[in-house]
Amino acid sequence: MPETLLNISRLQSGYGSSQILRDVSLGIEQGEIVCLLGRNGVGKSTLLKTLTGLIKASAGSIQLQGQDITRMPTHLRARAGLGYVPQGREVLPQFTVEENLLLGTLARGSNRMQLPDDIFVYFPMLRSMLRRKAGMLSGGQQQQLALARALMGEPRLLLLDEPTEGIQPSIVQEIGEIIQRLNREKGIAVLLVEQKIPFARRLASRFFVMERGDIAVQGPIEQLDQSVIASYLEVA
Ligand SMILES: Nc1ncnc2c1ncn2[C@@H]1O[C@H](COP(=O)(O)OP(=O)(O)OP(=O)(O)O)[C@@H](O)[C@H]1O
Repeated sequence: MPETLLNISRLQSGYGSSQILRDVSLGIEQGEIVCLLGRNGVGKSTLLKTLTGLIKASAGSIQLQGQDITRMPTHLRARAGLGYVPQGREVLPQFTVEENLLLGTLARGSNRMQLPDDIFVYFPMLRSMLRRKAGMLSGGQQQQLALARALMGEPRLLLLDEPTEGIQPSIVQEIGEIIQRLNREKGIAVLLVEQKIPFARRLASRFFVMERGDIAVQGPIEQLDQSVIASYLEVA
């Protein structure tokens, strides 16, 4: 039996008086890739932000590797094993690639700011770009940088918010392969928020669909069929 990595129970959160997550429960096992789908505005990004602590949960609980992190500050959640790549990547454009990566090491809470060698095994193109300003990189390169930066914290679970958004198809393929390798070779689990259904299908073994603040349907990826897509994902 795989061990549960993340357990979300009856989670609620929102912005001020506007409640977005109404009742979210889901579990992720060690080392699996799951995708979170849903139409625009149903609360997918809000869920990831609530998991990282950027938004406070108003009710419910989040357990990571058996530890209750519901009220933990963001930096301690990172240290507990959560890595996060926000929508739009959010690399620091005026900082170099190397500086962006080194900032990621802060998540580990160690004073040794040093890049691990194996980062270039997964992201070889970053090696020749270390001194370049992150803002000069293409969208696909920035996405790789954001992924690499999240890995600096040595996460057990990566939260990826639409990593393929605005990226050309050949690079989407490459990013998919990197995520798969990180999963296979390092055992990192992934919660992938995605609009591109073929991409989600290729990577994930299970899916969750959100609708108006809770999980409407879930199952093994084989069950993500046309009727689920028509009912919950296509724009009516
Ligand atoms: N900072 C904010 N303040 C107030 N409301 C917000 C804020 N951010 C998002 N919302 C609202 O919360 C709801 C859920 O947004 P969220 O970004 O979580 O959706 P999503 O499912 O990730 O959608 P998308 O696919 O468009 O990113 C939306 O109605 C949105 O307008």
